[in-house]
Amino acid sequence: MNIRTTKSIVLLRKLCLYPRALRLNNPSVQFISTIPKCEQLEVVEKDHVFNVKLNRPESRNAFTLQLWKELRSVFDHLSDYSKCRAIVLSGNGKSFCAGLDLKHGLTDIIALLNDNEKDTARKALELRKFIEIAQGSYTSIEKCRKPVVAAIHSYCLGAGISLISCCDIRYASTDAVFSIKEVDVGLAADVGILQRVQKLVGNDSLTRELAYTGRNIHSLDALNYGLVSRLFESKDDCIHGAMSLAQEIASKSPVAVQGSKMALNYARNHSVEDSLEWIITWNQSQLQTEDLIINAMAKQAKQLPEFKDT
Ligand SMILES: CC/C=C\C=C\CC(=O)SCCNC(=O)CCNC(=O)[C@H](O)C(C)(C)COP(=O)(O)OP(=O)(O)OC[C@H]1O[C@@H](n2cnc3c(N)ncnc32)[C@H](O)[C@@H]1OP(=O)(O)O
Repeated sequence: MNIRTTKSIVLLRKLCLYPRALRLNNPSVQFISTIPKCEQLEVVEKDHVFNVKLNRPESRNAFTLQLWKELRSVFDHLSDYSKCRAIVLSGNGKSFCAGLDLKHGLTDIIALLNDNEKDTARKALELRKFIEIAQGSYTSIEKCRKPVVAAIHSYCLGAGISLISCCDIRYASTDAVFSIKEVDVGLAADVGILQRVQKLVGNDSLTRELAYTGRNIHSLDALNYGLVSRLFESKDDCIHGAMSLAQEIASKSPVAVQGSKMALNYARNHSVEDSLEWIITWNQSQLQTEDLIINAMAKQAKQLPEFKDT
């Protein structure tokens, strides 16, 4: 064993023995606690719950390339950040999300299509990268290990529906209006609505009707359709309701909650047989958690259980 390897082992041992609080203050591992810097998102924390807010109110939170990239970096971070146990996704300003930014988003695409330096194949590859970034951004919400509750108010259009389709739970205020609007812009939706929505709501016929017409769906219809699971009188009530739900989720065993999300995600796209096999493999390790004992002891003592972060 050379000197460098010995040094690395000593360093590793020190890191493992280091108290966690100290590790968080150590600049070399500080990334664990730092939310990525964002201009088009605002992120606030309260008691293990993170509220991620779309923050382009002057454009009704329409999506730009930058917003897609910021969303991805925040959700990738929160997925791994042990202090985070549940997330609320909401929108600042008058509307939750007006879909693709028709000024900046579209002008970028049009500039690319008009670029005479590039042949058709190269333009297609550039467009492919663009769509992949948008898809990957939303998929990071679905893959995030922590449950995400969307709190939707006013307009939620086009890419906004792709966004909420990746969330675990959707709440809305009674003023909410939804539309699979892509058909009115002249494109087949490509960032998740058509792949996810009918699986969420279990109504293929109505999904097709809405996708082919771009018709508005008002909050009560969205509730009946199964797109949202609860309605609130106002935006503030909706965010409050979503935060309370997230806080309730955050009080449960993180091992149990995260395992449940992973299992439900897997089951949506696999057979019952495969999914049962999957949960055996998952739980053969996760059933060894101390959270089972903590829960049982708290019940016996008639106290609320307190769980460690994951
Ligand atoms: C690779 C492709 C990936 C994804 C593709 C997704 C496709 C889609 O998302 S399709 C949906 C596209 N979105 C729309 O068609 C919505 C357009 N906006 C509206 O219809 C309305 O603005 C509204 C959302 C119904 C809100 O109305 P209101 O509250 O009355 O506000 P306005 O005065 O209309 O708007 C205020 C301000 O915001 C700007 N804005 C609104 N939406 C967008 C948008 N999608 N893109 C860019 N900017 C938007 C609007 O222009 C106003 O700006 P001012 O500078 O103040 O004029």
